Amino acid sequence: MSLDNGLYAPDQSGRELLKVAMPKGRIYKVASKLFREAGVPIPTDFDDTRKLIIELPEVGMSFIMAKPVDVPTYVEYGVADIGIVGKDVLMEENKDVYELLDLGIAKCRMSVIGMPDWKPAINPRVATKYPSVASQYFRELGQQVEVIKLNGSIELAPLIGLADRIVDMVETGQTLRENGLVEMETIFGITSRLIANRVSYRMKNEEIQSLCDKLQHAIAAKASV
Ligand SMILES: Nc1ncnc2c1ncn2[C@@H]1O[C@H](COP(=O)(O)OP(=O)(O)OP(=O)(O)O)[C@@H](O)[C@H]1O
Ligand SMILES: O=P(O)(O)OC[C@H]1O[C@H](OP(=O)(O)OP(=O)(O)O)[C@H](O)[C@@H]1O
Repeated sequence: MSLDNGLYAPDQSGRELLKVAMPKGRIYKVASKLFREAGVPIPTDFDDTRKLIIELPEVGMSFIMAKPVDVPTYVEYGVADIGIVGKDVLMEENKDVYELLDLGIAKCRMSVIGMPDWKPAINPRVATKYPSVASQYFRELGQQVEVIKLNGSIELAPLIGLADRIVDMVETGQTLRENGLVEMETIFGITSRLIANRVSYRMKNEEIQSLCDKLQHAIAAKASV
């Protein structure tokens, strides 16, 4: 397949650009800041662009602006060498990729949530954007539940009687408070991770390792403030 879009163009020294799958939305805001702190100058005018492929030959990288949930797929198939993705998506998608680095950004947690007066139901139903994570969690507890996949506004489900509990992300807790819901259990903590395609990790090891080192320094510098 021949694609003349700059993704496969070489940098000044003739090397192919490192292809980075960058999630749009929430994570982009904090990830682009971290990259800048790590010495990868993503121009601020990219923050509002509708462009889907952004080349930065001066730093040897091109960015694929992706829907967050698609990042592991791009990386598994090697159309992106590396990517940034929340641990939530990584757990749900379960793709064959290397997890290289915890970037420590976009922190939140995956939790079981319900009404304050929740009681075990005969046929319990759990609504979530993360059916695989939720099914595994309840299976390991030995609890039989029906998992209902939704795509957003998950907190509605217990309010309108679709499900008696939900599995969803909690960050500040504001959505729960405003809807009279309570966090019943935390399943795992979430931060964004740097992931790599298995072949790219071998073939472009020097570039990937160099980026990891820079990011690690930026993360450590933040932690020491
Ligand atoms: N409060 C939060 N709610 C949801 N995700 C959060 C939160 N804080 C951090 N995150 C991280 O951000 C990612 C979601 O980002 P974002 O909301 O931009 O994507 P999205 O859910 O695909 O958005 P949408 O479907 O609304 O376009 C999650 O995968 C998670 O890792
Ligand atoms: O604890 P908080 O700070 O309130 O954040 C948690 C909320 O944020 C996310 O929703 P999002 O804004 O992504 O909208 P969505 O319902 O469309 O998924 C998540 O699904 C929770 O609803």
